[in-house]
Order: sequence, then C-alpha cells, then structure tokens
Amino acid sequence: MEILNNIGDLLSDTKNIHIKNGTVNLPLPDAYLDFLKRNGLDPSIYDDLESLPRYVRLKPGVESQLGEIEAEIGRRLEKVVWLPGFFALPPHIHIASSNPYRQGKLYGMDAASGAAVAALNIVPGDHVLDLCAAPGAKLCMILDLLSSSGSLTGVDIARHRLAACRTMLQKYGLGDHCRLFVADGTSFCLLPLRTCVDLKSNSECALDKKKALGGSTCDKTSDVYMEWKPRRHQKVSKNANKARAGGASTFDPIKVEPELIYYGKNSGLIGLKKSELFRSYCEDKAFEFGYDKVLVDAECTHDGSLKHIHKFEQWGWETLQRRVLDAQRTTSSITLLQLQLLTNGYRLLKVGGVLVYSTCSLTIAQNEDVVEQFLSENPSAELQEIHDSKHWPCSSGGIMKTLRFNPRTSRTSGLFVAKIMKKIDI
Ligand SMILES: C[S@@+](CC[C@H](N)C(=O)[O-])C[C@H]1O[C@@H](n2cnc3c(N)ncnc32)[C@H](O)[C@@H]1O
Repeated sequence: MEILNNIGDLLSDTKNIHIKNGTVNLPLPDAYLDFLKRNGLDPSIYDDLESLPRYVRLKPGVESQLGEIEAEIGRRLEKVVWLPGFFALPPHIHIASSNPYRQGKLYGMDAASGAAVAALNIVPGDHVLDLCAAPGAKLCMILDLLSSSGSLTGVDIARHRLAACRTMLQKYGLGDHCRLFVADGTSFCLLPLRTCVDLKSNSECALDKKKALGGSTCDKTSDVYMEWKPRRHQKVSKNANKARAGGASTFDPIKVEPELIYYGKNSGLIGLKKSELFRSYCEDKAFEFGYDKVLVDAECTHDGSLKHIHKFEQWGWETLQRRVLDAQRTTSSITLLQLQLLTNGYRLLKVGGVLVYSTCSLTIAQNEDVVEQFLSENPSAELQEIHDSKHWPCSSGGIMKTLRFNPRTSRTSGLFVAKIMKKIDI
C-alpha cells in the first residue's frame, strides 16, 4: 500500500514524455509512468484503446426494437453473449447524438462494469445500497434489475456528480424506487426503508401517504415527505460541503446529516415524517434490517480504465494528479478510503446479504491488498464464488474467488471484482 501513498508526490512532476515506436504513444507524465512501474503495470495497455469495443446496455423491453435502433445508429449492435442486455459497437461510434440514446432506449456502460453489477445477483424486491453511485451507470442497471419492487439507495460524496445521477434516473424513467444522498460513504448510516411500517404503525403510515400524495396539498406546515418535485436551484450549504470535504475522519453524521437530493414515489419516503428518516440510523440494527445487497464501486486511480486515462489528452496531463487523487476527498491514502468504504458498506449489510467490491484500478494495492486487510478485520465476512463468471472473459484475481478484467484479454475496461457474504457474527 505504501507505493500508493506517494502517488500524489509522484504525479506532481509535470515533465511529460512521448515514447514513440516503443510501448506508449500517450504523453504520459513521468510520474504516472513511475506509478505504473512501481505497481507492476505495463504502460502499453493504453495503446489498445483503439481496438476496444464500445459497449451499450439496452433498456429492458427495447430489444424487440433492435433493428430500428441499429438503423438509427447506422451500425450493427453485436450481442455480448456472456452478459444479457449488453451490445458492442466499434470504438469510434458515438451514440450521444443518436435518437435511441436521446430517447433513453440505451446507455453507454462497459461490459466489465455490467459484470460487477451482475455479480450481485439482484432480484426484484431486494433493498440495495450503492455507496459510490455517481455518475450512475451501475445505479441504472441495478434499478432495471429491481424492476418494480425493492429499493435502491444511492450515495456519493460529490454533489454535482450525484445530481447527474438524478438527471439520468429521470431520463431513463428509473427513479420510482430510488433515493439519493450526498454523504460520505465511509460513515453513511441509514438503513433501507423496507416498508413505512418499519418506523410507524400501519394506519398512521397509510394516512400520511395519502396526504403526501395529494390528499392535503395545502398543508404547508406538514413535516411529511410529499411527492418529490424538482426545484430550480438546489443548493447545499457551504458548511455541509466543507464538512464533507474534510473526509472520513471529520464527517459526523450527527452534525452533518446526509443530504437527500432525490426520492421516488415508491422509495418508502412519501408519507414519512422528516424526523423519522433519520431514526433509521443503523446503530446495531443492520444485522437484521440492513441492505440485501451492497455495491462498493470504490473511488480509485482509474488506471485500468483506458478511456479515462485517454481523456487527459483533452483535459491536460497536468490535471492528472488532481483528478486521479483528489486530495480534498481523501485525507490520507486512497487505499485507506477504499478500506473504509468497504468496511462501512459491509456494516450496513444484513446477515446473509452480499456485497460486491470493485475498482477500475489494476493495482494489487487497491484491490487484493484492501480485500485481504478487510477480511482479516472481519471474521464474519466470506469471499464468494461468482458463479456466472465461468462464462466471462476474465481471469482469477490474486486471491481465490476474486476476478480481474484485463483490457488486453477481456476486451473490456480493466476491473477488479470481489464478492463478499456476511455470515452470522462469530
Ligand atoms: C468509480 S466512481 C463510481 C462509479 C459509479 N459506480 C458508476 O457506475 O457510475 C467512484 C465515486 O466515488 C465517489 N466517492 C469518493 N469518495 C467518496 C466517499 N468518501 N463517499 C462516497 N463516495 C465517494 C466519487 O465521487 C465517485 O463518484
């Protein structure tokens, strides 16, 4: 893990180099090359971008319109045989201006990311937590899989990124069962609202819900969550922002409550008293009332995402340090943040529930080392086989039962995936 503690210093060296006719065609900064070297990663992986397909996921129900969609895009969509709903396109095809994209019939999502969600085995009715949710492709896929029951709680520390998730939910008509909180995932502590009756009696709940859905819209004094309506200017207080930016150690859920920026009509909130939402703090109740599934798609150095690294050509290589390791968001090292996110996600899981930890870094420090450290501190956690993976183009990670998607062999973005079950506390 020490290797990564120094990445900030390493990246501050802005002298760029071009290795032409060698392995790297990108002008990767010295410090980044050094980071790759120290983590045993081959810089030539970035040469492969042009040959990697672009992946899209079709919204359930629109597969019957495949011919029309292909005609609009002007290309055949090649079915990804190992992952339902996914299709590959040549890398140079842009979908953003196409009608099917604008009409919300498909969204761009790498197949390896889809595999991380598939590893959760989501079934309708599950209560799911997505602890690092923005910008939201996995969030959308989870909601598609939940269909019309269960719930999804999306959390992210970056308000503007989570606001983009909210826009996506609205575009794809997926928000009914979802709620979004700007919060620090290392200390977020709200349990799912399995039913309104978890918190109050049945009749009380029905009355409040009726009122909130329009029975008594003139009740301005109501402290009940009414139907969510977009506001033009949704501001977050400076103090709240500062406290969040302070990172895990300074985030105090008592002083800085998670900020609810969206909730759908079946998210369990409508009809609930505002004061009651925060009564669902986990304390010791997660054991029984925690989430069925948790996704910790942790913040990382993104080195396995070829597309992300290539974007620095436009953004400017000098921004690599700020973007790769945003010091404002991490008080110490990124591996500590990852361990804290994983630990808190696990805390919010119910017994028998399943958590997936993933990163788009190819380093051992951010993947196997984090998982190993976590397992050594949590005897009730057990790594699980990802059964579907026998059909996936991935290889085993450095710990048995974990997986690695390597751009060169999987023809996807790089991704590490570990699936963990919570057994009865020992
Ligand atoms: C790899 S991205 C997640 C991608 C997302 N799952 C998706 O599929 O679109 C990591 C996210 O973690 C968020 N993040 C970083 N630190 C965090 C923290 N302490 N708590 C919650 N989210 C955090 C970042 O803002 C970023 O949006």
